[in-house]
Amino acid sequence: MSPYEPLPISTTSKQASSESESDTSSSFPNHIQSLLNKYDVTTNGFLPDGPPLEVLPDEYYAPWENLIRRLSESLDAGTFREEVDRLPVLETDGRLKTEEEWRRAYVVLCFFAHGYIWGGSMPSEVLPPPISVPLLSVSSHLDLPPIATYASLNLWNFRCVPPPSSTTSSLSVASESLPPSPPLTPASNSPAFTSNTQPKTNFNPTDLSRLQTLHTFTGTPSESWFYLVSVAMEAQGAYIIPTMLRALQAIGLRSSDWKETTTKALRELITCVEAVGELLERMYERCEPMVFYHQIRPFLAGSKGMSAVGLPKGVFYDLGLASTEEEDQVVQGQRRRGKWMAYRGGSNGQSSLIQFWDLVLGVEHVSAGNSSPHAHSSSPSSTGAKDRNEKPFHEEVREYMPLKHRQFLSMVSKMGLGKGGIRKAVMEMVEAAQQDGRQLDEQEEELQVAFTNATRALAMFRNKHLQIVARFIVIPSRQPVPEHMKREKKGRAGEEKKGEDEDGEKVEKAVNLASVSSGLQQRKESENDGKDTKRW
Ligand code: HEM
Repeated sequence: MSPYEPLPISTTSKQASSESESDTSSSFPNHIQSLLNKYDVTTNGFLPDGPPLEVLPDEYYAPWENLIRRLSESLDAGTFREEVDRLPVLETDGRLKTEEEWRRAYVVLCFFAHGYIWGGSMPSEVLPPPISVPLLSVSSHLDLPPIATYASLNLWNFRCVPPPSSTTSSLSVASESLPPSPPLTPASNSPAFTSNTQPKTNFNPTDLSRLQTLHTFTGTPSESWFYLVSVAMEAQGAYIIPTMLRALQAIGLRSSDWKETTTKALRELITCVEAVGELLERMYERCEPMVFYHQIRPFLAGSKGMSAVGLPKGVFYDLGLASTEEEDQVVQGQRRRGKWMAYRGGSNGQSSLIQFWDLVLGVEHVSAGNSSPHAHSSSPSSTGAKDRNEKPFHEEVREYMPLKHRQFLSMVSKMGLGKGGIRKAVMEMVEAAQQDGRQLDEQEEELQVAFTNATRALAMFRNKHLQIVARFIVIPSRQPVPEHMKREKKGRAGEEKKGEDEDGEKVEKAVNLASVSSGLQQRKESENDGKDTKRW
């Protein structure tokens, strides 16, 4: 089924009532479950349903696995580029067997790519064949851009260690040194999923104390924590997905209990957003702002809009010496095959969960993205040039999400009454009452209040995020670089090349986008009477 294939929402009332009858059980309707399966939405939401592969099983990939294991050491020693240059150009087609293996290859190669581009005193504008050739193949297979994404850094880059009681003594020590686990949350208790694939034993990614990253650039606890907080957030948000789909479906079907179902779902959503927000705030526990700003963030940078640091055309994905006249380009004095490409860097803004919430509630990011004078984004392109028809931020970053998740969001945006999510249904309900010249009845009022509260919960979540942006980007950007973080000879590219103006502009852009996205503007207006649903 294509993502655009209509869902069974525009059914007849007969179908609708039989649907609502089947909803009386505590499990989700089969077709909601099959949709989740179809779009790779697991018991852990947009995370895989089991642990990501840690090593490619085929010995053939030992050169990659040996290097990725020593990534931060090699970057620190300033030898990473030489080591990559000595790697063989490994095949992917016919060698990588399962989707897990393709994903593992993508994770490894994205770390290699950013390590190579940014792991030197100057950025490298060329990605050599040992990275480019397999990376282009793997990203084409997965339909992801050949650059670090939320998928490579977060979704597929973690392991879950057993709980302390079942660990060996060394693991126990590691766990004990971690902060206490959050209380059990609905995600881990919910009977919501009836997936064919049961959660793997000991696999509970909501528990931050049991999560570890597979790879980091810097080897710092701050970098691990930065990725793992998102992993836990994604897992924590998982249980709400089928609940909200059911509400949208009830709306689309005009089922007799749609108001009640939607009210209940919204109340659960509020609890979920708050729980995920609590995890977000745990970022402060183990991620140090100065380490984030000066050591981690430079490695996450993309290749788009990077003229000031020496990447005016983005990065050249070098496929080897040119064999024919037509295919070649002169790069660094040699005729090479390949392509210049420019992409955004890795960002949690690529999270499908947060966009799912937006779509369900019908939150519109009216002025984010390209109407903003600070936005520099465009869709993934093969040049570093700015595109006049730039997409809004939230639309653009979807292209950096795994294909099925992208398709899932597209499908969700068509559920309910179509674009506008629950907001549209609530607005229509209010308008219908007005046209009838009557007050909302008790059930309708409950729905309206639940909706307003849910949008507030989401605005508060974004407010927390905005505070994080201030603490981790705005404040460090205005403070002197600590002596021990100043770049040594091997250094990291990018940081010192930026003029102050450019850095200021980037910060302003980030804050602007975050502010706009936070929905604060809308909230201010909607708080006029506390019941204005129009802005949402
Ligand atoms: C140190 C922690 C963090 C910092 C400094 C930070 C910074 C930023 C910045 C600068 C943006 C603007 C767009 C961009 O550059 O991509 C952004 C957007 C975004 N970030 Fe974060 N972020 C952090 C953690 C997180 C976490 C853990 C999540 C959870 C998934 C998250 C979710 C988002 C989302 C969804 C957006 C898109 C805008 C929106 O929809 O509100 N961020 N972040």
